[in-house]
Amino acid sequence: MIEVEHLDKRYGDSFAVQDLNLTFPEGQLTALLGPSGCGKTTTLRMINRLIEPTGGRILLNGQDTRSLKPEALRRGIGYVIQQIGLFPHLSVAQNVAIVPDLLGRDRRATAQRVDELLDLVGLDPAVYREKRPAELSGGQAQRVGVARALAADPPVLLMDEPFGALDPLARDRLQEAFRDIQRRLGKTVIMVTHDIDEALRLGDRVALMRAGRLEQFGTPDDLIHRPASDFVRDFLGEDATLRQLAGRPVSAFVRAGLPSPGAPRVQADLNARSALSVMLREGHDTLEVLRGEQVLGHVAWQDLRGGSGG
Ligand SMILES: Nc1ncnc2c1ncn2[C@@H]1O[C@H](COP(=O)(O)OP(=O)(O)OP(=O)(O)O)[C@@H](O)[C@H]1O
Repeated sequence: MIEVEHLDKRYGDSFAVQDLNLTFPEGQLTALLGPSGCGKTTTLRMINRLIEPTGGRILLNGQDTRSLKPEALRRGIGYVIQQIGLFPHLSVAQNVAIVPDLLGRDRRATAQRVDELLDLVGLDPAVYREKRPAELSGGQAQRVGVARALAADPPVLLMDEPFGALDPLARDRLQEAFRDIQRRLGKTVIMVTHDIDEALRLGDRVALMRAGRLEQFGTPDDLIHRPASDFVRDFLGEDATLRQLAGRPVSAFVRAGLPSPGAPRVQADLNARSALSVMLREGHDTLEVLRGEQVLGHVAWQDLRGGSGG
């Protein structure tokens, strides 16, 4: 469990984070959400002491993090950032194994764990183990980054916009895969995002920040249905329909029959909001929806904009 008490970070006269009080529950994913510059990244980086607080304290399982050596602290806390910084001259397997190797873990056990982790993030070890980072797509590299962060088996994982650089389809898939992994492994995850849908979809809890302070902390349901302030309502409520679409598969909107000629094809489990993005990007007002190879039917723009979906 991570507890943040009266946490401040001041730069000159201005506060990047001000009197933040928050408990990140164990084994859950908490999304740190808020507009640009509200202090999300600063908060995250104070937890692993990449940034030292000006005031207040952070407790990791009851222990003040200032009493731990930063290096020792960071070994127990995985860290995933958008530009994941894989070492270009090392293979995928070597990149994933960096921390276990550093810790002097048994080589054979590590090799086996690397394969398990690659499998877990959806990369076939036989295919990807020996590849170099330059041979990977952005999404694959992000997956390797997640596997690397999990390799040392840290109980806590800090993630800063980990899926930010991906296109909507790859992002959806990796988000789902990650959510699954997090639930299965029971990691405590703190994820910075400015993407409302990502926070609502992945977060067990959402901490919404504004100008360095905590505006609301609660479940996604709390924030949507019981907003603590007008700011929360406005921040989440710009387009309730889109928000709702993000949580539903496009298959919920399928009609029988043919789409317009040349319509892009999407898989049934794609979320409806991403389906809408595909329409916008490709300039089509219908999509053909498939499950595997099987055509289920089509969805039309008006159906998605209605947002009700059965
Ligand atoms: N090294 C620094 N020196 C001075 N001001 C800083 C420094 N780092 C951050 N800040 C300021 O602190 C505030 C919070 O920054 P932070 O990076 O935590 O925001 P954020 O919520 O993560 O934003 P974004 O979503 O844009 O990444 C911002 O106003 C920023 O300008």
